[in-house]
Amino acid sequence: MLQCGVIGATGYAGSALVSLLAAHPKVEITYLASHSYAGKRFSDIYPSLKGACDLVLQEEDVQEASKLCSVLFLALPHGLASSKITEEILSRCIIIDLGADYRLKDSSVYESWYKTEHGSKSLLEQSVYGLCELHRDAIVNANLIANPGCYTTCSILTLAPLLAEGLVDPTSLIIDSASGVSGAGRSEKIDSLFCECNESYKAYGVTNHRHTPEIEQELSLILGSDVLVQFTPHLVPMNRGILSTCYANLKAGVSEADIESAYHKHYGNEPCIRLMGSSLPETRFVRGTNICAIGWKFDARTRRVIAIGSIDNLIKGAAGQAVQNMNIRCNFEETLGLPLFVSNPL
Ligand SMILES: NC(=O)C1=CN([C@@H]2O[C@H](COP(=O)(O)OP(=O)(O)OC[C@H]3O[C@@H](n4cnc5c(N)ncnc54)[C@H](OP(=O)(O)O)[C@@H]3O)[C@@H](O)[C@H]2O)C=CC1
Ligand SMILES: CC(=O)N[C@@H](CCC(=O)OP(=O)(O)O)C(=O)O
Repeated sequence: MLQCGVIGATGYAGSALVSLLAAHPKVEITYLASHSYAGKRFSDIYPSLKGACDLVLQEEDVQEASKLCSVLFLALPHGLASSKITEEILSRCIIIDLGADYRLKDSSVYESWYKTEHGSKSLLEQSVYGLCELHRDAIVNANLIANPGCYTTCSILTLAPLLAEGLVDPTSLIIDSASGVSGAGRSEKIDSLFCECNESYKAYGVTNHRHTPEIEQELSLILGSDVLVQFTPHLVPMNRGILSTCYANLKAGVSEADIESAYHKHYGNEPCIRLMGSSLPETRFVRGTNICAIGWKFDARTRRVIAIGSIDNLIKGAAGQAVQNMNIRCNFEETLGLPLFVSNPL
């Protein structure tokens, strides 16, 4: 059995990860750490997982954890992981970081968007951006995997085939994304309180959301030159789920069939992508699953494609993708232990 640990196990992303790892047939959870609940059992904090994981939560000690685990997941607020990971830790343990610290390859871009210093710039060179469908070949050999953000996973996967096949004008990309409230994490935040977000829908982070440079980094790699996107996130009063609506101007001569064949060429064999064509995805279709569902419409009148992607922010957007990365890295079947269908279609 592969010995795994989670630091930040009591957060929304960490707890989703514990739930997946506890049911994974090749994994034994040997270490869980919490900032506020050390000494309590995990199932005291998440009683719904009583019997599935009753391990006692430890005071966080990444050095010690890396001696006990072959794979260590970090699910901490951004800025913390980069001050804790060292070459020495990476020499004995695979790190999968669910936060943002190792996602942006240029530390000055990280520091300007996150307004904090990066704690281990020298490790950025060896980190691999863990968007499984795009970087599988690099993930297989990586000891430091930067799990992507939730909005970014959904937006990049939705737009990638259109750019890769040169079907759209890369200066025309607009992404409107909406997330459930768990995307903001479990720590007390006024915007996440029931009375502040229920019965309401709002845009936030307009022109300055931290996922913008992450989306641009990856789409630029695909295109082979710099891409700028207009990314606007929105908060929806639901627990979980993301829907990204992506608009792009079509290049001259591009047909509806070209779009369809681009998606099938890139994703036809992807186990965690569900192509829906013109029957568009909804968040409830992917709730609890590691699937990114993608649909699209060709608008002949405006000469635009509107591509719509949906994921569960806590699964394909965080914990599920982290397990998918572990599966790839450890040569397990890629979807082992990952839900691919909703448990209740209603
Ligand atoms: N929520 C989501 O949909 C997604 C989240 N992520 C990323 O995953 C990471 C965790 O997010 P999420 O689970 O939402 O956040 P939460 O706020 O729900 O959880 C944060 C976790 O980090 C611990 N923690 C908080 N402050 C500190 C600290 N100063 N030192 C050590 N540990 C600390 C908390 O411990 P304790 O509970 O004991 O206080 C908790 O376990 C973030 O980087 C986030 O950006 C990525 C994709 C999606
Ligand atoms: C609804 C909500 O607040 N969502 C979070 C995104 C969560 C996430 O995936 O962000 P990182 O992993 O990059 O921190 C936000 O907008 O900050």
